[in-house]
Amino acid sequence: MGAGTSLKKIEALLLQEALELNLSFPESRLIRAIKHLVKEFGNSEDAAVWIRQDNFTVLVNYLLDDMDMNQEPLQPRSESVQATDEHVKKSETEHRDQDGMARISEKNKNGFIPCLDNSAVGDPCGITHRQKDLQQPRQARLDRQTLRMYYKEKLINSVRNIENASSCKVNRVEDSSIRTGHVIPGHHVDMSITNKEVRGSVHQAEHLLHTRAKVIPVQGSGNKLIKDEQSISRKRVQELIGNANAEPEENRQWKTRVLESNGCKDLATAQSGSQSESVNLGHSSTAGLRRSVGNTTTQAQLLQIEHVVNTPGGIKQLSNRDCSATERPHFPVDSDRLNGITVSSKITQNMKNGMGQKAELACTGSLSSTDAQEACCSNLNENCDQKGTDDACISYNFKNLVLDQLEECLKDGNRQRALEILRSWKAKGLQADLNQMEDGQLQGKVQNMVPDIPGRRKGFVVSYDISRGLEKVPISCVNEYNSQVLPENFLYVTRSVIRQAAHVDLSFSRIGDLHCCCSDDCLRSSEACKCTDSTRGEYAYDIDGRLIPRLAVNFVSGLSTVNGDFINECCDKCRCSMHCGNRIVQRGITKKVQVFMTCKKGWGVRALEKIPARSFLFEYLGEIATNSEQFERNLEYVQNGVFTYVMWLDADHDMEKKHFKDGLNDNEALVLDATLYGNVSRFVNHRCNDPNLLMRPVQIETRDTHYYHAALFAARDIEEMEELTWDYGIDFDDDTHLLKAFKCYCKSSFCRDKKNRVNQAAERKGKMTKPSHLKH
Ligand SMILES: C[S@@+](CC[C@H](N)C(=O)[O-])C[C@H]1O[C@@H](n2cnc3c(N)ncnc32)[C@H](O)[C@@H]1O
Repeated sequence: MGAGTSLKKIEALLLQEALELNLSFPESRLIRAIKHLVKEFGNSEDAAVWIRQDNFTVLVNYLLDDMDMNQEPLQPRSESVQATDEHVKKSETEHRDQDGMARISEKNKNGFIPCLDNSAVGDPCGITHRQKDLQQPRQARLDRQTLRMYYKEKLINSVRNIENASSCKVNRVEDSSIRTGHVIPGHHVDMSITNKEVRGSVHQAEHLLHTRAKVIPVQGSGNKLIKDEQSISRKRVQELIGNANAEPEENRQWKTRVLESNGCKDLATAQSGSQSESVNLGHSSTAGLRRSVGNTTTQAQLLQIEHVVNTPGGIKQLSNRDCSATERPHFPVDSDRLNGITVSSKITQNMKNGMGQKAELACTGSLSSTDAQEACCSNLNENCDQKGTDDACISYNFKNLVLDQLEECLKDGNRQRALEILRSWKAKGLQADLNQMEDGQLQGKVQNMVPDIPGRRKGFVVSYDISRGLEKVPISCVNEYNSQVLPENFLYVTRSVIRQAAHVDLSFSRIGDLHCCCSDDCLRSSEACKCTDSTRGEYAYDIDGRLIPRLAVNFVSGLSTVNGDFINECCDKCRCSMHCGNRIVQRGITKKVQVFMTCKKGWGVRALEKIPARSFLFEYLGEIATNSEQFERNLEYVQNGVFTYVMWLDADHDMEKKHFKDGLNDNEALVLDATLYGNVSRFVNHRCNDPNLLMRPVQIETRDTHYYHAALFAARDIEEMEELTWDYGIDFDDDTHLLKAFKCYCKSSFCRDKKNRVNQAAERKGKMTKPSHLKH
């Protein structure tokens, strides 16, 4: 066997292993390591045997560990941090020499074993086993700093590749997104892949296909098309690797086009089946990257593939639309590509990589506030209340995650990986089970183990965007608690719906002369415009688009949550532009939030990013009805005994008194009912007195106080993963109300529900004490 061939074989093997572990990373470092390894063993067969065993995992863990532990925000390339292959080589040599440990040049069978920090990798087994097997183990200490810079460089380049891509928009690229080959849903990305990275590209391609994107390599690979999820088997990837390797070096340039889930594409000019159309598959239409497809069949194939996306409901035909920044994905995408990477998905990701420590960090270390820690804990763990302490809660979560991982491995028949997980997690409470499991009857044992945990977490993604693309940011919905999905009779809307008798006049005629004459942005004009009349001559929002502090006060005096000044936003009749700083609520949702299943309150909403105090979140939308109209409905709701989504607008007692001298009768007073029509706000749960959201009345189309937009703003800084709550203003002592108050589980120290106060005090005193590792 020629040296070249054997090397390729090892590389293929390596990639196959990587695929099995579902990992993606810049692999050239690994390839170099393998080259060293072949040198060490003197022949590729022995090297291959070595890789086949646990050592590959050890290498991967090392590399991932290095990348993950040193996560830093991606920065533009700086000359000082350029680490080239030469750097890495040099560094390795230096370190080996310094330590006097490994002499790679020696032709013996000692193998190339990177020195691993056992505590960081979490699985020392692989190393020790191999060390025993090899005659005389030696360790080569790699310079982590250099490696880190090297990988960072790689990531920055990948970002640049994506950003440089033709007319496509990439709104955010996480470093981990790149590592796992994931790009952002809702946009399409052209990725250019150099000849050097050709194997990596195939690898990445597989990941992208997993996330229901499609990849079409067009250069150097002729008509090799990866058609759909099914066809991209490992064998196929290997085949492609083989083909790529067989091609002359200069042809090894692939252009990979990723069509994201909404099928955005710049194929506007191409018609299926027609001849000689140009298909823009490159950075620019000029640099020879625009490929003319003369062959009808090939083009038809290309187009057909571009038009089709796999959805859970089957294959769907996509329209031939252009990609625009406002387009949202219509079809589900992979779970860890939800609005940013959530803490729980970070944990899952780390668990996948066998990085227990990192997973634990994601849960405990990355969240600073107690609320956020609690949120993370309770959101991930349905059983936390029963378990008693956060400690138990966390280990319970991890146990569940381990079991999830094991199940996955067993499903895939990846016994090797299952064993690995068990080994690396034996310190996390699986010791007893592990002792029984290493004897080969793994599958049955694991399955037996699963029911040992009552009601174990089975997280799943209910929807990747409950707004069906109507919102600017997708609103995902996850259930980590039970198997419930969203009610089918609820329709997501971005405007309230007016019911028959509710005479809400949204016409301009009633605005009178209250429109402004500012140009472009009112906030930047020298004088406050007419629209500030209702807010005492000052704009309600600051230059960052947040409520001014005076208006960001939570009015939960008595039972009215909406009080104080009405905010008048500029409207269509105003001269300013849509970018005007006095148009916040009308521009819609911009913050990333997620609907999730809580332990005891049904669905709730949580933040997926830090939200600064006074920022606008969303408005409460629903059917606008009169009090009389609503009465019948309320009777139904009472009968069904389900959640209620009714909010009183000017029917509110205090509002009535304040704005209408004679009060309003039931045929005039308005309510917002979000039972059948609503937006994400309908899932926001109640918290007595100290919620993190506050509501303000905002007028946009009409200055009539009869109807207003009930806008929710952050009452204080909100942490990532913290549940969003507002005070419904419920009087828990009022037994006369038709809609009976629910038993409150808000856990606020100021809970108004008497029944709960006693229990909660006891809970705070006893069970729910903070574990020491969470104390600052
Ligand atoms: C506007 S909905 C909120 C979303 C709701 N959890 C769901 O699953 O759709 C209001 C209902 O949620 C429940 N809820 C809200 N806050 C609660 C709390 N603090 N304690 C208990 N239940 C609550 C009550 O059943 C209430 O009627």
